[in-house]
Amino acid sequence: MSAGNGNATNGDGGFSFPKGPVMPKITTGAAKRGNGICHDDSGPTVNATTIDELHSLQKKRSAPTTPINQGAAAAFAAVSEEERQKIQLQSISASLASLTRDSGPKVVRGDPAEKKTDGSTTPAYAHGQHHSIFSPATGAVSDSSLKFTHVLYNLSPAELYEQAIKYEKGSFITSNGALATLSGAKTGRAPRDKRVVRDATTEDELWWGKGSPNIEMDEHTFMVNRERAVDYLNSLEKVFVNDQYLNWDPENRIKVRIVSARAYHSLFMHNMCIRPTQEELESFGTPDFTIYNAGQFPCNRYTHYMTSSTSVDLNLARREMVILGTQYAGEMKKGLFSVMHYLMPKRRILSLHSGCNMGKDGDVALFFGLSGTGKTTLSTDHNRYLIGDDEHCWTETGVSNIEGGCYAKCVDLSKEKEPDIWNAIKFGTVLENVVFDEHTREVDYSDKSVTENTRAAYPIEFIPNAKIPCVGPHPTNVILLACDAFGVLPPVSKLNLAQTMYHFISGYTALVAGTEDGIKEPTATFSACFGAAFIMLHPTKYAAMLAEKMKTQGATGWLVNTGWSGGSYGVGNRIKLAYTRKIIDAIHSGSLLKANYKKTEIFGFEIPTEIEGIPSEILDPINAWSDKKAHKETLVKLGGLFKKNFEVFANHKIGVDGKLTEEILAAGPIF
Ligand SMILES: Nc1ncnc2c1ncn2[C@@H]1O[C@H](COP(=O)(O)OP(=O)(O)OP(=O)(O)O)[C@@H](O)[C@H]1O
Ligand SMILES: O=C([O-])CC(=O)C(=O)O
Ligand SMILES: [Ca+2]
Ligand SMILES: [Mn+2]
Repeated sequence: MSAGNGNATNGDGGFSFPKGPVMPKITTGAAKRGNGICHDDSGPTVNATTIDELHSLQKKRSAPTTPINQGAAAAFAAVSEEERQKIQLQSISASLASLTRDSGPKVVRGDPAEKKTDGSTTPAYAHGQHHSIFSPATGAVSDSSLKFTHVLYNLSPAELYEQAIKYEKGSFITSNGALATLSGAKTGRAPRDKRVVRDATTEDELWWGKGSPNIEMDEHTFMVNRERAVDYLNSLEKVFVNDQYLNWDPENRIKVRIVSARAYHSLFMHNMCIRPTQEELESFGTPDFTIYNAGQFPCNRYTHYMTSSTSVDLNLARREMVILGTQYAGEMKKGLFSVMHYLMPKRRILSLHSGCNMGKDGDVALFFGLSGTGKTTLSTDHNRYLIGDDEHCWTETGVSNIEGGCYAKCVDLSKEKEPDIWNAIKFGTVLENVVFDEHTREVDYSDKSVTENTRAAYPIEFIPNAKIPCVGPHPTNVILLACDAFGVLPPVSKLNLAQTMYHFISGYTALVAGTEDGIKEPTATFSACFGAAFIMLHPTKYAAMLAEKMKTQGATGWLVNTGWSGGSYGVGNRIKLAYTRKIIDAIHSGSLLKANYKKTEIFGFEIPTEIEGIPSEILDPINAWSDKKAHKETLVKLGGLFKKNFEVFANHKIGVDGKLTEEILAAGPIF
């Protein structure tokens, strides 16, 4: 109809409508065609006779697979699409098979709720063909073997959104397009519930005992928990399966499979691991490592070694991880990181809990630091290429990111201070445990009602200057980040190699304890290699590799305090992010290396006297403290905590060079 139709000249009672947007008009008899039936002739009609038929027109089949007529793909030409899917289902079925019964559920592809046009629902494999069903069952029939478990295999973000929103409480689309999810009772990792199988091999290879994150369990107990997880997953109508990669270095890439019960977990891993191309997926084969995430289901406390209802279990020999009793998604990402901390050093590759970026001229910087110290914030830099924000490898040829995504803290996130992270929160991003307006769905990043550890997980391509593939040459700068809530570490210090090793092994940060009334004292945390929760070997093994690499490459070490200045927490303030960025810029550009330096008392740091754009008085913490006596006392106190923490490393030799060991021991605080 023409735009002039909806006005007051149409004999409708003399109402006059304001000019502007035209009101939609209900068609009346005046628009009748010859047959007397009311028509809206604004467009052609659809080619369907029923609503189901109409719905079926909406979805066209996915572009299937590899172009069959090309080089390497020729080998697969012999395998039909049907055959290929059958092999894939067999592989998934093998993953899901019970190891104690010789029958399990029939594994079938597709959403059980998806009705075919004929109205049937089971089996819901793409075309409902029976031959696509694979069952490992050959022997006795059990109830479990009679049922179907539907596999939702490598779903797209859009499909996972729908699954989450339809079936998982607490899933919503926020106004920026992200998927808000709840992780349940656990909103952070549970390191005290992590167990590693101690067998004849790991007994000798891994770091056990005091200070080690590897709390032992035996093989049998692992199998009890594995069976518990597999039975739980098999009892469900459907499970999600992700087949993906870790590590952008093609020679050291690992194939991982994640079996989970929640769309949230599947989307999280879709974002965080490297996404295979359709072609890669076709030849994926058997995974190198499998996670069974049955996080909604608790472990059984009567089981040996279990001290709570949560258990995160790693079995390196079986190349499997089992998660019971926690839905916090970071557990999967960091569990795989632990695996890399075992596998990579065997290949003489150093695994690092660090962010990494690269300048236009190819200069690479690593950012080490414990949780919340700024790895993600500072590696995400609009003037540099992002290689990765959290987990890397350093090989003979350079660095590679282990992951395919970033996991940013979003408490108090602001568009002004962290624009790239802000803009990465859009369709496809998982937002964990954030609070939003019930109506507008606008996220309030300052609201910590659910947890302070709110997170956004997004694919690395969501950062505009991501370096794809995520690899780079050898690092020039190694930046150690500490959020010092005592406020006595200088905003930046230049470190010699021995000092870098001392601080790398110490792995210091200080956060402010809880939110309980009255507790305002900072607490020091020491976590070897800035990631003791994830390392598998003794810290000195990683430290020796880092020392060797930094020495060979002539990389410079820096210690950057992203925490307090002008006094401890409660008196001073957190160093402005803008200042920290200026410091980091000066490191990258090489200008800081040429600055004038002076040496500090006690820690013996080399600190610059001036940096452009930063008030000089904050560069030496003593100047920023009004209470000089309190400053000295706090400095001595922190020095003492460092010394005490380092005692356990005093008897360990670092690398082959006895001299370096002595230098490292001498590189700590002296008073
Ligand atoms: N001066 C500063 N430097 C760096 N970060 C700061 C500074 N002041 C405040 N922040 C805030 O501190 C937080 C740093 O968190 P970030 O996500 O970078 O931690 P992370 O080291 O990546 O930890 P994780 O390993 O847990 O992911 C951000 O919320 C950031 O906005
Ligand atoms: O693993 C997590 O939950 C978040 C993280 O990056 C860390 O704690 O280092
Ligand atoms: Ca991070
Ligand atoms: Mn981390």
